[in-house]
Amino acid sequence: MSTPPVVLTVAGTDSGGAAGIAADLAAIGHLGCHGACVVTAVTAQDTTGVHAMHAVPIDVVDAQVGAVLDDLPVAVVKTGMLGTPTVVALVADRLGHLPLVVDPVLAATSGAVLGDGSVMDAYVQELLPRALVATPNHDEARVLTGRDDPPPDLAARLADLGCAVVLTGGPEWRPGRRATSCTDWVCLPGGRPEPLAHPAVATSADHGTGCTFASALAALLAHPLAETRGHCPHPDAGSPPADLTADVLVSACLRAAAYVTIQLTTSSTWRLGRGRGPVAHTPPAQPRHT
Ligand SMILES: Nc1ncnc2c1ncn2[C@@H]1O[C@H](COP(=O)(O)OP(=O)(O)O)[C@@H](O)[C@H]1O
Ligand SMILES: Cc1ncc(COP(=O)(O)O)c(N)n1
Repeated sequence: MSTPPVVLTVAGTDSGGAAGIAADLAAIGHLGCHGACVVTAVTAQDTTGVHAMHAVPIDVVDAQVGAVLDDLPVAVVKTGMLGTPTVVALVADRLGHLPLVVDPVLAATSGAVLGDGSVMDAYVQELLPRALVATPNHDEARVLTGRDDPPPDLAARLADLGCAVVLTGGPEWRPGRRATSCTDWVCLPGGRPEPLAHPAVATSADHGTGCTFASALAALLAHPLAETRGHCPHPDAGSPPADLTADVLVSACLRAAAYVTIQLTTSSTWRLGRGRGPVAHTPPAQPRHT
């Protein structure tokens, strides 16, 4: 195997191994990339909820970023739980010159708050305008825009901030409703929102799904982006991210959703935990994503 592209995840830990860094590194590795990680927060979490949180001191977050940037040719940065507006600002400042896939994590599947109003403001003002792609779910898109519009309108409004948007999920497949498909909405800045539908898996083991999808998308974008930018060990700070065409984004979204569907199908028969179980982080059963 030739040298893989590097995807850096900047996110929190989940002691239950479902969401956050655990999900990110599994998806990144399964999709042929090397995963580096910067830990922003430690959570005591399981399938039933978040029981405690500790924000990693900002100088330690900064030191982790410095160590990775000094040594590895990062092709794409994926962000998950950042936790505080200071960390959001640090990511914008230190990593904003790289292609950023921002999953604007504000809450856990269990409902626990992982980012308050000040984090939300920092996303809107500092990070989303510098992102290549944002992957909010429907609830996050409503909070970020302050509106209760249909998903395509929310996706277009967020894309006006300057990043491509993949608005995931939607009310039609929420737990308790029997939908057979999921629709994500993709919108590039200045473009029209387009629906991307794929089959829904009937499962309650979906903790970590959003992290897995965003990381899969980052890994699948890293392959074409690393080819464009080359494996330069120290990409120029300040150089703009490579252009992202609608074709490249849509293809990566479809393959990321196919990967998530395979993993959700695998874990749908598992019995792990007393709450919403983890999406599978075992190697994918079918190589359909490659
Ligand atoms: N039950 C499901 N079956 C198939 N795909 C799903 C299912 N639930 C979520 N997805 C897909 O997983 C990705 C992440 O979506 P979502 O669940 O909205 O993230 P989050 O965990 O942030 O709420 C999207 O592509 C969505 O369509
Ligand atoms: C550390 C961490 N990061 C992200 C999430 C969101 O994941 P999900 O929406 O699947 O609960 C989480 N629960 N914990």
